[in-house]
Amino acid sequence: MKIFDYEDVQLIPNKCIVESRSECDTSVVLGKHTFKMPVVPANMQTIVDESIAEWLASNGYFYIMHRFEEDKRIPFIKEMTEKNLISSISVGVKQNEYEFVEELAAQGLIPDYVTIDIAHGHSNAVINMIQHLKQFLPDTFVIAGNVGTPEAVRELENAGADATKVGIGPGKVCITKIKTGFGTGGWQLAALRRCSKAARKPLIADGGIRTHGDIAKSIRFGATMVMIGSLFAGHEESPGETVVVDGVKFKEYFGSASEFQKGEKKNVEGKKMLLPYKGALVDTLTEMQQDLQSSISYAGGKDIGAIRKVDYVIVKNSIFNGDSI
Ligand SMILES: NC(=O)C1=CN([C@@H]2O[C@H](COP(=O)(O)OP(=O)(O)OC[C@H]3O[C@@H](n4cnc5c(N)ncnc54)[C@H](OP(=O)(O)O)[C@@H]3O)[C@@H](O)[C@H]2O)C=CC1
Ligand SMILES: Nc1nc2c(ncn2[C@@H]2O[C@H](COP(=O)(O)O)[C@@H](O)[C@H]2O)c(=O)[nH]1
Repeated sequence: MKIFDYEDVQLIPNKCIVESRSECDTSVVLGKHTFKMPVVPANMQTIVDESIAEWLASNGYFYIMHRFEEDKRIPFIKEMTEKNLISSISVGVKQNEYEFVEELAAQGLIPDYVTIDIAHGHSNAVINMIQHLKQFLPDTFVIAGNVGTPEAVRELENAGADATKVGIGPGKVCITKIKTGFGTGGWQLAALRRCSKAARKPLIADGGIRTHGDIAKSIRFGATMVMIGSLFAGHEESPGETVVVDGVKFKEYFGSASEFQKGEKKNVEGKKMLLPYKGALVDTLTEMQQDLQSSISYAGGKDIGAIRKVDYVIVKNSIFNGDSI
């Protein structure tokens, strides 16, 4: 098995066929909808809230609302539906979540996307929830995760998942790898490649994206969509608290399995960190899209599909040539 991660790989350019990078189309189809970019901010409480979700949906981006304020989900779906915007929420797997799904069906509230957001997605808990969602909300696109193996991808797809999210432990605020010894941290890109060999439905690569070039690499190794936390944290709009240290502005970013999220020190697998203030979210999204257009041009194509076919080399940690990210 070839093992590598984002910083170990460089994609090999092909002859350019566009006159300007602006000709390159970064759009992607997931389920019944087309989105501007194959990128989705992580469904975490310091990354997305209702107003960011609404802005993203209004501007053609995919989003997944987090599941940590359970009572807000029904009003949120109603509001998005009234505004004719895509509704995309998260659920867990505890008993109350089964009742929540039944309540949505009873009220005729059909989210466009539901993501099952669990640390260890290769489990009967997730398989049962996929089946429950498909029974009560058959028109909803179900994303299930997280997993790190081809066996898990196959099993969740067979249970009815429409897409699978890959990534156990590569996240910036993740301590799963340290606390448990398990995961895809350090080899997320290779794990994605292994999973893509088994997948018959879209994969979402989740965690470990540190540069915009990592998005193109994820697509090359099998992702349809890329979930990103840390690069989206720290913006003006980000829900994390603003903290000023020695006159310099920072924003909080914490893990969904951190003590800060859970409110207790039990099965903690996440930490909190401060990230430098980054300004407006729209500026990051614009730069990300321009960089992805550039990636497409280097791939020798006009759309995302071109990136999937490029050759690559493994350069073992040398791409930064001594520079830091
Ligand atoms: N992508 C990643 O690498 C990771 C992401 N996370 C994020 O943290 C949040 C909390 O996740 P999670 O703890 O799953 O959610 P929950 O706290 O909602 O737990 C879901 C259920 O699964 C059980 N459970 C959780 N982990 C395991 C496990 N390893 N083995 C068996 N049962 C388990 C829990 O029981 P009990 O608590 O009693 O065990 C609970 O019944 C999510 O948002 C998740 O995405 C967390 C860790 C890794
Ligand atoms: N092990 C943990 N993983 C977590 C936790 N909270 C979120 N996550 C995962 O990280 C990604 C974001 O990664 P990033 O590298 O882009 O910052 C997120 O989508 C989750 O899958 C956690 O507490 N522990």
